[in-house]
Amino acid sequence: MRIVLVGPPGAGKGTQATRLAETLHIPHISTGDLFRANISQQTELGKLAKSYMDAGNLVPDEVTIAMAKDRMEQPDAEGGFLLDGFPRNVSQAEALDELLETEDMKLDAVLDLEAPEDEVVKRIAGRRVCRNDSAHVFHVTYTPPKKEGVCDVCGGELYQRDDDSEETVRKRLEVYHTQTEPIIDYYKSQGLVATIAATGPVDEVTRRALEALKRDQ
Ligand SMILES: Nc1ncnc2c1ncn2[C@@H]1O[C@H](COP(=O)(O)OP(=O)(O)O)[C@@H](O)[C@H]1O
Repeated sequence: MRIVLVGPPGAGKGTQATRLAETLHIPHISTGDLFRANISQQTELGKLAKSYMDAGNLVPDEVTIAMAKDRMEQPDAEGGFLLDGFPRNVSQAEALDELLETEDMKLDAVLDLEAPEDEVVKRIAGRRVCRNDSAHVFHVTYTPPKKEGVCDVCGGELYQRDDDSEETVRKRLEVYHTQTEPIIDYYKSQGLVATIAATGPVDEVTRRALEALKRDQ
């Protein structure tokens, strides 16, 4: 299956993507994680991406599309993939369509995770992520780790992402509304969108997403 996950920052894309990818046996491709890996390895791409990310803006299309394309062309993605954070505007969606067309492939579904704005701001403000693995995510009040600052899963150090400050979150939400939301209409016109309520227990959200994917088949 080839799936795209969209939704505002804090909707739980990363959490759900990890779970869905595992269940469906497809790689989870997160452009945010790919940029963060480049930042920690101090590559040229990482240096460029960081300045945009810290301000809550999108990294320019040219480098983002090239990076996503490169990842989708890896052998493990031949049979399908779950895209998390890509595409994030209409020109990226068009580039993805072109790429898929040249390979004679198409998307199976676009899952739109919906959560109220005040809820996503609260989730992000308290979010703490493990330095070893971005799939190990905690929240200082909702899902606190047993020991403050330490990952329950692997003992790694928990940190707050540079772009999770309240000011940057507001900017990311604005960018989401103006640049990313239009891709939902773009995909609606292709009949691909399933809207998933992203509130309530994490398991429940995963169940809703899997249900929606079954209906689409
Ligand atoms: N497809 C993309 N196009 C441009 N920038 C991106 C893209 N994916 C990720 N980024 C950059 O990485 C940042 C963090 O993205 P991500 O980890 O997906 O977090 P979230 O979905 O919580 O905002 C974005 O604010 C943006 O700067």
